Amino acid sequence: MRTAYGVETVRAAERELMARLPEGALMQRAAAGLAAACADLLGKVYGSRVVLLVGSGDNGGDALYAGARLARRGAGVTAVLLAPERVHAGGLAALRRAGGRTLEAGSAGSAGSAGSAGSAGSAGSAGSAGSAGSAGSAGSAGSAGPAGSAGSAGQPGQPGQPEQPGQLRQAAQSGQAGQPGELGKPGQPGQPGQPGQPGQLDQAGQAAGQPAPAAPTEASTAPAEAPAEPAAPAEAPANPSAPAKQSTPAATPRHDSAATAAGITPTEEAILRADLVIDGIVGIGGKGGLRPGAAELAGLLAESRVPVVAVDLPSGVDADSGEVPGVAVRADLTVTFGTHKPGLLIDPAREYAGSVRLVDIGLGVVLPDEPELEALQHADVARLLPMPGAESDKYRRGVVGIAAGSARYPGAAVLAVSGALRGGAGAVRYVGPAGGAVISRFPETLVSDQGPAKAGRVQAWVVGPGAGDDAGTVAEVLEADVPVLIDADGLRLAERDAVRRRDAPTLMTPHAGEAAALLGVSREEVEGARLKWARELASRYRATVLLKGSTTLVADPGGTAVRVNATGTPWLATAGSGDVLSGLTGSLLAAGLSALDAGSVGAYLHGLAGRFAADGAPAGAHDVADAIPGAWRDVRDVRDVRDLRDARGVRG
Ligand SMILES: NC(=O)C1=CN([C@@H]2O[C@H](COP(=O)(O)OP(=O)(O)OC[C@H]3O[C@@H](n4cnc5c(N)ncnc54)[C@H](OP(=O)(O)O)[C@@H]3O)[C@@H](O)[C@H]2O)[C@@H](O)CC1
Ligand SMILES: [K+]
Repeated sequence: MRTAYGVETVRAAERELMARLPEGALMQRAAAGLAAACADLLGKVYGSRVVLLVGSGDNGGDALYAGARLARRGAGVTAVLLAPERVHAGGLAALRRAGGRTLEAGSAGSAGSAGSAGSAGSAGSAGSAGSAGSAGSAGSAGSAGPAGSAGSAGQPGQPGQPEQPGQLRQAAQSGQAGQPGELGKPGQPGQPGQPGQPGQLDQAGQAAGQPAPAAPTEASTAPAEAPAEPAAPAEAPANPSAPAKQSTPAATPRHDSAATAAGITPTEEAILRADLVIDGIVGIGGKGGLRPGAAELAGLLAESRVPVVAVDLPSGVDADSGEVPGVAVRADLTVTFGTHKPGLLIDPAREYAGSVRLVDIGLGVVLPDEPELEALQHADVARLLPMPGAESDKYRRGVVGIAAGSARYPGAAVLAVSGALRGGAGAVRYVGPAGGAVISRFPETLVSDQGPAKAGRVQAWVVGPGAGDDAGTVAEVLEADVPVLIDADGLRLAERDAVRRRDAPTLMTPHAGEAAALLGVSREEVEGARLKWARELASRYRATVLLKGSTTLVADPGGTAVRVNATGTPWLATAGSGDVLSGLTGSLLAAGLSALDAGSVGAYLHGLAGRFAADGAPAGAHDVADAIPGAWRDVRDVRDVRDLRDARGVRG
């Protein structure tokens, strides 16, 4: 199970843990994990160019300490300080000791002052880096590394270097063909889904619901306790590719560079030439969308297409809700500390995070048992799948009733039944006017043209897909003393009070548009704040709500942990796909799962089936239904391995 905790909970846990540890230990653990993730992404640290965007809080501190670690491994590191007077002092000192340089972001947006601000900024840091003691390499090579890359206007380019994407990038390159690292090359600027990036494996694993692979790696790379930040070793020049003729940045007037002549500020220049940008503008302390200076940098990042690693969260997204209230950084990889935050798992913020890598900083021991958000993984789903025992018959396995379809929409009935037959119930009973269509496609269905009350025993009902205006059937189903799933037209036709007074569980499965109509708000509002509205709908109807979307949420009434499902694929946005989900999930209800479990397992299998059915090409809803058994097998394979390990007494 992947879990996420909100900001207040994280802060309380951090306070408790910090009280037991030496000062700064948590930040060092975070920075070590962050640096390791960046190193993985870079492939080759030595000689790479890394830019840190540093805000005034501890998020910036993480970036600075990680930058120091990368600088000590030979990267040329430039820190762009958004609020130099409030920057994390320890982190800044560590970076300078390691030979990193600094720029003031204030000059980023004002090209006019670029020359002086740039040279002042880099001169200042070069001075301190040089004075840090490791004169030979840290002082000159260390700071000359990044400055050399920024100031190497006359440096011969690499023949055959393809053009950089984006106008700004081209402008930056105009004075120097440069040596963008592999990640900065067009076509492979660290976009999610590109091969060869470590985050991607996580993303794939996440998509398929595999357990997060990253934590142990970082745990092992993180030093046990707050390590010292030694000065850059004399034998480790920060940028071996900087030509010998390069002087310190102070001696290289920035306004002489062709890039500056092209109207580019030192900050822009550094970013556009970077192999990697680390976004330490703001983390869990963020409020609202990014402020103007930071927002400009976010825009520049998007335009530059330089790979971006976000520290803890992409700056500008809301950690608790997944909302993106204004401008935010779009990251290729987010390295988050201690626990996932809800915003990393819920759209729209999730999209800004790229792949997510969790760094274990020891928070687990002090976090409460109940998270704010849970995401099932293969093994969790495998444990919840209803499996027939030796003594099972069709009634013991559960009978699901499908009250769906109409003369106008017979297909909805067929598709709901197709999902229900793959959901684990022992039998599917169909009630409604589309019996002929259903039986001709699925002869195993028990068909009745009587109303739901007279259809015979069922353990759960699905009502609503393709129901048209048949409010009577919806009302009749809601009177039944068994779990009921309400979908599609049924959502519009169900009386709120009739739902609220039910004793047996009710599961409502709207998409954002349907939820918006029930809540009296716009679809955009629901899509922008999915967690809030899923909870609100659950509370208003006193029902479990499965809010469909790119990240499907399942919320019980009463404010307990919400489940999020991320197995879905945009290919699932196809007519009839929701009907399959309702049948599948209703079948899981009939087989005895709670509304929360049925909803989250149904969404998980449906998403996986959608991926299998589409496999990169369009697929119809019936293809998704046909792929459900494959999704079960895929999930159960994991359990089989676990069973084997359990049998052998292997832990973990
Ligand atoms: N605690 C720990 O043990 C550990 C914490 N860790 C790290 O600390 C991070 C939390 O640090 P934090 O609390 O200092 O807050 P942080 O996210 O840096 O932001 C505060 C600053 O941002 C500013 N700001 C606010 N909104 C803004 C906006 N919209 N646009 C622009 N700026 C905005 C705000 O400005 P102000 O409102 O004060 O003017 C303030 O200066 C956490 O995410 C993790 O990375 C790890 O090291 C692990 C151990
Ligand atoms: K950040």
